[in-house]
Amino acid sequence: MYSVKEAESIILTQIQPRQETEKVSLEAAFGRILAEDISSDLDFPYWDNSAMDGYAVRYEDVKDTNPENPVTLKIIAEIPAGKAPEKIIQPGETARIFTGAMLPAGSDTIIMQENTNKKGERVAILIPPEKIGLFVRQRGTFYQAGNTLLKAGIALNSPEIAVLATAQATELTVFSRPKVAIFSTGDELINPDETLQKGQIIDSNRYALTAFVASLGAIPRPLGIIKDSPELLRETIRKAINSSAIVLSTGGVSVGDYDYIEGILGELGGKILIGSVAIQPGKPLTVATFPNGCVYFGIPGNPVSALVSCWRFVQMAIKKLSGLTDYQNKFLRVVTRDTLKSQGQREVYLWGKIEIIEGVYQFQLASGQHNSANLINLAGTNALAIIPQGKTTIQAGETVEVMIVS
Ligand SMILES: Nc1nc2c(c(=O)[nH]1)N[C@H]1C(S)=C(S)[C@@H](COP(=O)(O)OP(=O)(O)OC[C@H]3O[C@@H](n4cnc5c(N)ncnc54)[C@H](O)[C@@H]3O)O[C@H]1N2
Ligand code: MOO
Ligand SMILES: [Mg+2]
Repeated sequence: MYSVKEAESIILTQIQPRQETEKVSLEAAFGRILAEDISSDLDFPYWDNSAMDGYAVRYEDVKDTNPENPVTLKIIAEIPAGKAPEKIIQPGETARIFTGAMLPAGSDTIIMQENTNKKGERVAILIPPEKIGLFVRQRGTFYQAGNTLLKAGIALNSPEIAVLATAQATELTVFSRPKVAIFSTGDELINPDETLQKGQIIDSNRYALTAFVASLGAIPRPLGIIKDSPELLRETIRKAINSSAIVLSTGGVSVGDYDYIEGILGELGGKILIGSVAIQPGKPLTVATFPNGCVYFGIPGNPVSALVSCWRFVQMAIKKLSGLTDYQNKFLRVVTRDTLKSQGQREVYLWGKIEIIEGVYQFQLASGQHNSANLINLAGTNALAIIPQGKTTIQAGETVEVMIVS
């Protein structure tokens, strides 16, 4: 049995960022992962421009002004944003200017209008600027043309989309979304719209995993419920590995008489890399690779075990495969409000919430039973508290490492 860290490392070694890319328009780029470095031919700001509504002046003209005996300047032009200045500011002159408007040649400093007094064609500068260049947004101070603006491997969210728009990057190369096949195994399973008969269980895993895969930007391919029949399982697995980069099945990976998955993976030419992991919940996780590069995750059937396996291991695999550079899970240390218990044999993941309480992040255990079959109190989970292998108690008030899930 592998430790959690060993399993993580085995899985990540198998996964390489995919090579397939596609072109998308800027409008369709939200949530995608950039597959090319982006640079621009434009400096940013594009040109020297004003950060205030006021007057464009020569610093030399106004540096010694004061309210009692103010310097007055002749207003020779008005420059709204979007208009190219036509005149050059000579000594003793100024231009009325507005926020975002291009600085006229000859001027070097902006006086905000609150510090002026306009009388007809002239304006009195009441307060001297603290320094030359005050309220001027100088060309190229935020970014210089030709440098890398955004690096391949980042996710495109609103800030990055804004940067791409300003760089006029209207068509982008992004990584193609990986396809992830998902199916549930078990004779006891029915669909949520079927009438429950004695002994049956409603298939929640397929829905949970489909949502999980979609939330990572990959393409879920739900293949339904497959009975505990070696023939049906073999057929489904064969199809899934030939048409998807990753396959997720739930159930059938423990030691029961109907747990066929590992055997079938072997029969189909899969190389079993992991048969179990010292994690609770999620011990019987089975991972195999196929000659075509497909990575198969045989995920335990218990609903909490299924999601914890996804959060701990599959999430990183999908992110890395999708081309994300930052694919690692996020951990932090916070104070726990509840005492956390473990048997000590496996690395234990307890579900709950981190919340900001009196300005500090704290972990609160989900109320109710912590049992890998209890998916009911999983709702609302945003973090898993981790009790290391060998440790049995973390007292309320102590710090605990948590993994962020979302
Ligand atoms: N003798 C042993 N028994 C078990 C062991 C063990 O080490 N020795 N491990 C236990 C652990 S830990 C887990 S986790 C489970 C894993 O079982 P399987 O992956 O083989 O899954 P199943 O046996 O098919 O089902 C387990 C459980 O989960 C329910 N289930 C299955 N699929 C779904 C689904 N799609 N939606 C909702 N619920 C599902 C299923 O009905 C069972 O109750 O094995 C332990 N046993
Ligand atoms: O590891 Mo199982 O996942 O404890 O229920
Ligand atoms: Mg079983």
